[in-house]
Amino acid sequence: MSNTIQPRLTRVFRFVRCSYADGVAELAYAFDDGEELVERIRFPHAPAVPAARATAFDAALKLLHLVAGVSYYKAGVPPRIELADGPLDDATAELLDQLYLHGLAEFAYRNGLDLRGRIAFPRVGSGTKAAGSHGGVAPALDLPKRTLVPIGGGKDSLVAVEAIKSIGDEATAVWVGNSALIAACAERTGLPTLNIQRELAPGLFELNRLGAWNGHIPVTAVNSAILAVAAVVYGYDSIAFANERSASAATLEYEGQQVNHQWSKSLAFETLLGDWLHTHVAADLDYCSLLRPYSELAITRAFAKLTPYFDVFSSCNRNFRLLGPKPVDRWCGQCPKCHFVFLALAPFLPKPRLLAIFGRNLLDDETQAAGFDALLEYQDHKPFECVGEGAEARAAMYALSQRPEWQEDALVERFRSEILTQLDVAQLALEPWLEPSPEHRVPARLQAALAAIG
Ligand SMILES: CC(=O)N[C@H]1[C@@H](OP(=O)(O)OP(=O)(O)OC[C@H]2O[C@@H](n3ccc(=O)[nH]c3=O)[C@H](O)[C@@H]2O)O[C@H](CO)[C@@H](O)[C@@H]1O[C@H](C)C(=O)N[C@@H](C)C(=O)N[C@@H](CCC(=O)O)C(=O)O
Ligand SMILES: Nc1ncnc2c1ncn2[C@@H]1O[C@H](COP(=O)(O)OP(=O)(O)OP(=O)(O)O)[C@@H](O)[C@H]1O
Repeated sequence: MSNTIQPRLTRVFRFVRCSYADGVAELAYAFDDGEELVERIRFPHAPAVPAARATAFDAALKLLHLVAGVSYYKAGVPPRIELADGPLDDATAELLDQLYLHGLAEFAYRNGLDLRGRIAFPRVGSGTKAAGSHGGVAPALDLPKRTLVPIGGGKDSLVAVEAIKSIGDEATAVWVGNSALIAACAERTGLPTLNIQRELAPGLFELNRLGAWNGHIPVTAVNSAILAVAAVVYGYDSIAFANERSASAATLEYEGQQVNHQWSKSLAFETLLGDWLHTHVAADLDYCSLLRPYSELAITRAFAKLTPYFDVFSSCNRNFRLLGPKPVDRWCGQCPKCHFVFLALAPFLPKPRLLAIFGRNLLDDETQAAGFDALLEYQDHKPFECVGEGAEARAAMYALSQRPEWQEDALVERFRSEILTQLDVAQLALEPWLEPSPEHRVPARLQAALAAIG
């Protein structure tokens, strides 16, 4: 990487090439005429791609190249995007335009940028068939009837795993990256495991040092695109994420634009990608979220029964940093995820059990008041993190405020005396949050698993 490049002054972001050999995908990008930034994804023990799946594989790999580019594009957000392979068909360009606009909305908001009108993937004329596009439904590949279940180290994916196990589906626990914590959770599931390695281009960190734009990226989209390639390579007909209903709710609205930290976990993204895979990769490759009908509270209620995972899981994202410090124990106890998971599990677990998981009582610590206020959307907006809606956090806090074992704790007592008086108690019931919604894209083969959650 040339050390003279000024990332924020670049004019063009180029998708240079992508290739695959011996289980390693190489995804290359560049700004202007600068050096290549090459990301590598390693698929362990990958079998040779059968000839019948070659076209599907090429389409999935090309999408991965386009999706993973978001980590690099964000460093400069130049006004032009160039594709080495020529323009995209409408559906692909639309998927990418939406992903870069909404998936980078938090990044843009926090950096004071407006990406509206700036992101335009080159596309062929409306209705025209681009090279490599089927223009309709992609052929079915007769993929084996088995499921890839991504594991993130937290409660959600473990609820999904147990639901899949309850219907006897053939499934593999899969994760991207080298987190030992996720590996321990995956082992504990008892399922076969698959660990895909992802190596960001080292040049990105140099660009960061040179003052590149930086911020949140839609990482679930990147993981999803990696798993679509994996499904074709290894032979799976379903990818079942564990993205909850609340992931579709915006974190905040700003100048008419919704900003959702979790956009690539939303139903909108799931629909775009699920449809795209059916039309461009394989009619029999399903991409869904098994937890889509459920609120965070319904999921924590289900997780509260999964005691074998209590000593291995963590939802604290500080564990998953590539660089920088990680918590000494599995829960930092300071971040919005720690706050939210503590609060959302509390109504469903005996108090000593919860305190044993976290090693402390976060609700009896006055220094954490601001963190819990943000979750409740009291004097602040919902944090930029994977946490439930303000209304469900308020319902959980209200439930605790009615229980003798919690009432005296500093932040519950503060809620009762300071915040509750400003709320309508009729809106604070826990039960409505435990009802599943009918909206989901779970394929027929896996629908019986939904019953195990609700
Ligand atoms: C672990 C984490 O939360 N990281 C976010 C954090 O990154 P930080 O700088 O503190 O450290 P690193 O994770 O070590 O990353 C170093 C730099 O690398 C770049 N980068 C990393 C991963 C990637 O996929 N692309 C990248 O470009 C980036 O320049 C980093 O500075 O803060 C960053 C800036 O806000 C975030 O981008 C990091 O988030 C990771 C991509 C990440 O994996 N985050 C997930 C835990 C996460 O946020 N999941 C969401 C899912 C939302 C979605 O729509 O997908 C969630 O759980 O809500
Ligand atoms: N490294 C990863 N590899 C593959 N999938 C991942 C990875 N990290 C997260 N995911 C998946 O992305 C989705 C969203 O992640 P999220 O962090 O919300 O879930 P979680 O870790 O299971 O639960 P929690 O909400 O408690 O953190 C889940 O389906 C999760 O399995």
